[in-house]
Amino acid sequence: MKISGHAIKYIDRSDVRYVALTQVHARLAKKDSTIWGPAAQAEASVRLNWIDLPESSRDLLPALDALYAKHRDKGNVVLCGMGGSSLGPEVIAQSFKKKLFILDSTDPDYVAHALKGDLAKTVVVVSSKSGSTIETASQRALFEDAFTQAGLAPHNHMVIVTDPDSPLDKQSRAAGFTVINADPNVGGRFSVLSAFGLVPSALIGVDVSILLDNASDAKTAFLKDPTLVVDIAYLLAYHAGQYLSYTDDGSAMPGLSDWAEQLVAESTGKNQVGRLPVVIEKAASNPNVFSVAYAGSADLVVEADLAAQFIIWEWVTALVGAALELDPFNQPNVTEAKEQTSALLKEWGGVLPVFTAPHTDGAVEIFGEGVDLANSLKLFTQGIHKDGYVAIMAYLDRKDEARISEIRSMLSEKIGKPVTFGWGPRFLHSTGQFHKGGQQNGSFLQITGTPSTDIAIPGQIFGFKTLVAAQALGDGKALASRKYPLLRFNLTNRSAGIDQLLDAVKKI
Ligand SMILES: O=P(O)(O)OC[C@H]1O[C@H](O)[C@H](O)[C@@H](O)[C@@H]1O
Repeated sequence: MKISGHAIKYIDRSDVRYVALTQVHARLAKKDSTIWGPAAQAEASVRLNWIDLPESSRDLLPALDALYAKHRDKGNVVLCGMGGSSLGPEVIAQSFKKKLFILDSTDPDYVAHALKGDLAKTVVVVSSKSGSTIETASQRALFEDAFTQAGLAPHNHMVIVTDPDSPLDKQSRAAGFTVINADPNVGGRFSVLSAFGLVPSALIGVDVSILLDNASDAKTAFLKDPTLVVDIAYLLAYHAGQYLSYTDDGSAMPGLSDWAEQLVAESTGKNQVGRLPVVIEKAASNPNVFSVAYAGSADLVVEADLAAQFIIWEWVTALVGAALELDPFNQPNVTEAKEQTSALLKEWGGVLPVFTAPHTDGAVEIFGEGVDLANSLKLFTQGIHKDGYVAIMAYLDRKDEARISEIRSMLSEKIGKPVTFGWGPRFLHSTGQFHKGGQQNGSFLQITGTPSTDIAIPGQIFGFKTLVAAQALGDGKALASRKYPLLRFNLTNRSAGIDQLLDAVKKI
């Protein structure tokens, strides 16, 4: 592991704050749960086992070998899970160039892709620490039903990863499913080296023992030489401002920045003092944003292999939490959007209401200010806080409609401000916490779209089309309650709407 970059010169190891971070590092090595203050202690005391995972997860290896042997004839592996239960496996699969379909959405058009494979050759991993996440529960119900309809026994095709005694654990064990429990004293975003990261990885044929060895070696290295991690934490806490750009560019670890985004945004995005990762496609030099990369040139370049990156960033995040005097292990504002979604689902009684937009421009319905797309974007961009950012949240199909993500760099270039892009509802389990709990200077652009299909959720009165709409509008309500600038474009024809939107941003 090696650290370099333009900002290294700002590290002052004689600074009292650096010395204090070094002391926190030593306490972290002893799993001291008092580091983050009395209010955080109860949670921290049941959240620090990620420190041991590079070694303790070795106990899982025989079970993982058996699982791989049992399912090796099934070439199609699907992972249902949100946030910490899927971002880790996604980067592992992409870095090792293995096929893994990540179902982390409720958009019916995207969900439909997951069902396209040959079910007889499919194994589905259902991962949820809490066992009560609505997206994952809905996806699980869908697959259980699909296997049954296809004349296949669901328990031969589904593997459950969850905490011991979660509702999912109890239900699945009772129904005869294979359940692998994760260590309950590890939080979701710190869980990549636990069963959550390792079960799907093993099923797609990754040698997970190498991941654990690499993480363990990195940990040994920074325990011996604390500057390796304290330098990074010092820069993030005391040199960088609110925004950190992260890029995978040049690193051969595609998806690592999305994983880090959840870790950093959800851990620090509270008390209005957090650090917001802005995941960018290519290394860029914006003097106003502290840049992080894993190769090439940036303010901070952290060169290390994938599993080393995991433990390094987890460690650094825990240190930054101490420096910013916040609890890095909770996510107090994530539940707000969930509650608003549940309330809407109840209110709608299973039927998605028809919403009439005040103005429509071609395939784009405008829910917010503005009489047409150009006017609406103009008013929206005028309202951005001078030190603020824009969060674009697209509740669309991230496989077939990926080109909408180009809007991020286009808008950022036009307005000269940080712009984040998140797929809904997946970002709700990542930057969603920051939007509500971090610095109060965000402007929010939601993009929803009429799906080409609806898919029923077995056991529910609503389908995926209604669920994804309730998630978008529920989060919208949580944002609106804070009086943040909020605009929603609904694409009545997704393809035409995306063209129109990209075109309109080009013309700003
Ligand atoms: O694994 P689960 O319990 O289903 O949770 C999935 C995600 O849900 C919540 O939104 C948390 O804020 C995330 O940190 C977590 O990763």
